[in-house]
Amino acid sequence: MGQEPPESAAQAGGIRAAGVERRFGRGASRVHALGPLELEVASGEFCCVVGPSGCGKSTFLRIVAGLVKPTAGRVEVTAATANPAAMVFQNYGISPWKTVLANVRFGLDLRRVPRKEANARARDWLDRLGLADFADRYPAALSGGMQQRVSIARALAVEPEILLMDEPFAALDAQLRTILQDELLEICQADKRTVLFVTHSLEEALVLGDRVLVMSARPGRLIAERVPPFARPRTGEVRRSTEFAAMQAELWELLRGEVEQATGPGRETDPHTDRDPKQVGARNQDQDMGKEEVAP
Ligand SMILES: Nc1ncnc2c1ncn2[C@@H]1O[C@H](COP(=O)(O)OP(=O)(O)OP(=O)(O)O)[C@@H](O)[C@H]1O
Repeated sequence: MGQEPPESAAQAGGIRAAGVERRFGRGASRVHALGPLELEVASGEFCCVVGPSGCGKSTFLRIVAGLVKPTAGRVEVTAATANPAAMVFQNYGISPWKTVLANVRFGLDLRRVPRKEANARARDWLDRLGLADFADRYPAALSGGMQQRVSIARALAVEPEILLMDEPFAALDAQLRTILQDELLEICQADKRTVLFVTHSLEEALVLGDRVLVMSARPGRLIAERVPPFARPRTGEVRRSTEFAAMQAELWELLRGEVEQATGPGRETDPHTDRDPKQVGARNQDQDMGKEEVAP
């Protein structure tokens, strides 16, 4: 009846970025945010991206999601389904006026999945994320960790071939963060799914990733990659291994210079523009904002 068939996570999409660059603004306030960047993420791979603040990680993720256009280069997503990607944001991105169930069902409603099936799928994901008893509550009644679980359930309910996660646990305290990392590990190892995961946490990247990509200071380019030597399926126990600590230290050595370049006292330009911070004052948040950003 004109409805799309339910999408399946039986396959996972792939991502290929070639010569991707992004600049924002015009004239003196033009910012070269990203690239050129080359990257291939294989079907079913969990790829983590780390890099200093402002190096273009979120911009890259948003380009892959189709929310931002690259200034140069292209991103190809190979997928079997029509809407292969779903995104999870740091600030949860859920609607306060909708119940938890309606939030999780959101993507299914957009895809016109029949209500009965959509409710069943949403409840199934709520159950898997320990939120079964909260289906009829509103987000304001939930803790930050629970709200982020709702956001993850909402993304997973559409069974995306590709999951794009932008620092999803950054707003949570350390203990909760560890718990959600372990939950995500379990979920992603149970289903075949490609994940591109942006984080500031090297620990998070090493626990979760098949591959950890290191970006340079802005304009962000890939400067290194490491493959955590932990077999799948793995658990959070890998945090205790000596290899873990060694690779974390190695990655930090790779990153340290880039972080210092982005934020250190030697930096003579505003990390968000190419101008001298003494002359520009605070960043203009509206700069070029929204001009090319179109919701899918
Ligand atoms: N819409 C926009 N308009 C103008 N500048 C932007 C816009 N979006 C991002 N930028 C700039 O592009 C650069 C990269 O931003 P981005 O948010 O992608 O970095 P990031 O690596 O994700 O940073 P963080 O780790 O701090 O979240 C920054 O200098 C930022 O100020």
